[in-house]
Amino acid sequence: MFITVITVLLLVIAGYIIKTVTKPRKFPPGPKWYPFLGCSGVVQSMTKKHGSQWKGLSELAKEYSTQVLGLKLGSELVVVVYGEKNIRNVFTEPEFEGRPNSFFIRLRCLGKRMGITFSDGPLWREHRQFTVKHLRNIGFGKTGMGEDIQRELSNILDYVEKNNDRAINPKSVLPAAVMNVIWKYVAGERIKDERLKFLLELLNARSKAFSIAGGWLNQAPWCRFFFPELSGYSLITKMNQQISEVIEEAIITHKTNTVPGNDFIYSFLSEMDSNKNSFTEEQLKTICLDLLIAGSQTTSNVLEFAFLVLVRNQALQDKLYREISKELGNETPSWNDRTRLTYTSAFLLEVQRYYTIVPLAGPRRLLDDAVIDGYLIPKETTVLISVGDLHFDPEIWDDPHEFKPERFIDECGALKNSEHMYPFGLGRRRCPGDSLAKSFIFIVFVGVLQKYRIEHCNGVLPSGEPIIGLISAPRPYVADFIPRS
Ligand code: HEM
Repeated sequence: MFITVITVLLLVIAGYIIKTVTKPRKFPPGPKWYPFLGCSGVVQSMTKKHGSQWKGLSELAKEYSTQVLGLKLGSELVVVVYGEKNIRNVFTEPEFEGRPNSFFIRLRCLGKRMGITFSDGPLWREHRQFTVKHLRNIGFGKTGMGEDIQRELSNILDYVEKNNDRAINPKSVLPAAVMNVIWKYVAGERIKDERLKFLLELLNARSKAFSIAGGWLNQAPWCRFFFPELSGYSLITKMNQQISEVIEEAIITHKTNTVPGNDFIYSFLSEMDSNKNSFTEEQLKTICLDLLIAGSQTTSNVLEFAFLVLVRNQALQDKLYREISKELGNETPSWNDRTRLTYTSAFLLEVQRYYTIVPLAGPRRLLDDAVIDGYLIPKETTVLISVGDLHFDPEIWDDPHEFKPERFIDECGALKNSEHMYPFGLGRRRCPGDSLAKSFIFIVFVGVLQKYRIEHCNGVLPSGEPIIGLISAPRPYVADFIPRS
């Protein structure tokens, strides 16, 4: 009897193990799967070898000569898509609109899957629509937003003027400026300086510490009990607590009507009063969190890369300055000036191609079985979208590894917006903050260059190699800002 029980048990375990290492029919090619870990080991070692998860996966896709890479990370099926046709398909088809329901994501959303960025289905549709509509109603994405950005530009210029006797790290001023513009629409005011500084430090540490799939914390959530620091658990909980405090304070001041004007929190609270089920304070908090996390570092990193390119290439800086001073003189830049500043606009597009801020977009969760490039992908699979590789595809871009703003200018000297660029994604989950990001980048870049020449200091040329975590960032650098006479 005992032997029979043991034999049955062993057979069940063996059956289970065989099932976990067997790939589904017509699943995309990729590394071999091992019990419990899938191919996490290979992915981790490729990430280490190539410096980022995006590059590591890209090398694996080349090794298997595939445009759809099939993986299993722990118990999670993951595919990574490459090539414009597949990428457009995933961005736009409704079955790819889901978001994974993983431990890492619930943790990021203050415990439950809520907000916009990581929810899906009816909750996501209702709240994304509500947020986009109400932000627009209070001027987000409209002409008035340019004035808010110009005010931040003026703060940035004040900061540079006060500190330009020493080298400046652009990170010490840009992310806070973006956050202030976002927060003005969300909560009608600026975030207190000390609080903002601490928040930005945590956000920065977070984006360096995690890969898009959430790393060990996602694949083995129990590791947080043994390695709270190493797994990043302490970092995320500290960040959640800080951001929650900022948002809670704002909600309280809005409930007592002590903030003047109209803003997103007021719109949301008034919707809560009309007793709509999904309009809760927790949901409001998570949407505020989404906007702050998704908007601040992405936008400021583009600018930090843009200034870095200038520090490394003075001839290019001269060319840009000549265009700006000829077309604008001392006029404060506005978003409408982009058509006059063709070379500058082409330069900023090239920065966004060459240093793709979100090289692996997603993650998406497949809501139904689907076919990509002839492979069968089961429902619930996590899908990552390699926008970074598309931005370097030699079939689309001449000399993709060269930095060439000219690729965005046509034979008649007009700006050629490339339809092959997807820095903000595409389809119904496309970035809702692109209008703020684009105007902020343009206005601040032109406004700073108009007044300062940016040079490397102490004979040290900063590295042009990005650090790629959740998003791409330049290696920390400082530069001299020399006033133009
Ligand atoms: C250069 C700056 C930015 C870049 C490169 C960027 C990039 C992206 C990308 C690629 C996505 C789509 C992800 C997907 O398809 O799954 C996205 C989504 C999102 N972005 Fe941005 N973004 C930027 C700035 C902003 C700003 C300024 C805000 C807000 C004020 C913002 C808020 C969001 C939100 C809330 C989502 C989630 C949308 C959804 O899931 O429905 N982003 N962003």
